[in-house]
Amino acid sequence: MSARFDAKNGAGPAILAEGLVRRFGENVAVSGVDLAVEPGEIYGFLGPNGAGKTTTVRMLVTLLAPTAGRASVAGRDVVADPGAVRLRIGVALQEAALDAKQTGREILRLQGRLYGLKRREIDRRLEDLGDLIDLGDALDRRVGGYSGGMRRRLDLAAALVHNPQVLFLDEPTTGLDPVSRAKVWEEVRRLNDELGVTIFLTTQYLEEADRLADRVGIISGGSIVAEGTPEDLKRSVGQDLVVVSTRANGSGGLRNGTVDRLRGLAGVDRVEARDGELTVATNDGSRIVGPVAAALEDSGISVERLTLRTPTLDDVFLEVTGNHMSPDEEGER
Ligand SMILES: Nc1ncnc2c1ncn2[C@@H]1O[C@H](COP(=O)(O)OP(=O)(O)OP(=O)(O)O)[C@@H](O)[C@H]1O
Repeated sequence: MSARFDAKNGAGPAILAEGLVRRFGENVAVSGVDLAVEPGEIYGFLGPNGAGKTTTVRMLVTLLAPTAGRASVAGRDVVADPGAVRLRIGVALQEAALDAKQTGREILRLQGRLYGLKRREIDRRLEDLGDLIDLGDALDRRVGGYSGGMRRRLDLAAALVHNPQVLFLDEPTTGLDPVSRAKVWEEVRRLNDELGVTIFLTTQYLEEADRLADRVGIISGGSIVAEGTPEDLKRSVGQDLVVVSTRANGSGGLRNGTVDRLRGLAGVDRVEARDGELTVATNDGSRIVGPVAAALEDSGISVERLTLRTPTLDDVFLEVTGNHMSPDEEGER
């Protein structure tokens, strides 16, 4: 047992997981996750579909028993003391189960009563959350007629009615239009800044993790493969990247000494070749672009596109897993 696990209530991390594992039959969905989220942090859990994000969250919010390992949230063990954990957390999962026949206000009041709040306290809280809910008159209409964005905002408000210490958001902006997405981001930041709520947020959007999270854990195949502040993670890949798409067929077509030649150029830190794409990491991109282009021409490599950019979290993902996070992310930003 770790010393951190014995931390008294209120001290220690807001979320702590040690060797958390969840199997479904033969399938290992989560294979040994360790993490510590400090009070007041926004922690971004970033990974592609099927990486194990939802399964991890379901264990942390006491909806699913771990196969092995342990976790505590707000100082309470999720297996030994699930009731105490539930009182202290708010949860907005991907599939919000909202009763279509109820109005938004009825749903929020019911939620408040489930947590033992008095009607007056609930109404005051709804007023505080007014900016977030931003539903206007629709708050008194049945949720059956709500748009996806409206449902998501209502669900977020429902997770906050009882003023939780730790808020879990599972892919809070998946499927939202850009305006609704920006609104959710703004609200998450405000909750964190003004109310000090610790936020654990899963996402498959690089930009979301980059812009919102104080710290990011990248999950792939059930385990965390990289963790740090977005800045540190990106800097670990390099200051600047020169990315070259070539007509060479597969990385085999790029061997012929090309990679070695690029590695030999002054100012080049690292060169990777994958599927006809070359990535050159350097501290001074503008100085290196010309020599890279010249070296490729000398090697008889036909260049389709050459881009100079700063690293993204997808470059971090590519570096640690060998794959892009999603094909759509290639070339994003
Ligand atoms: N109830 C279940 N029974 C069997 N396998 C499951 C179950 N829930 C999840 N899995 C499997 O566990 C793995 C991780 O799934 P999980 O939903 O945690 O990933 P995720 O990162 O949240 O992905 P998504 O973004 O699609 O929600 C997947 O291979 C998934 O098929």
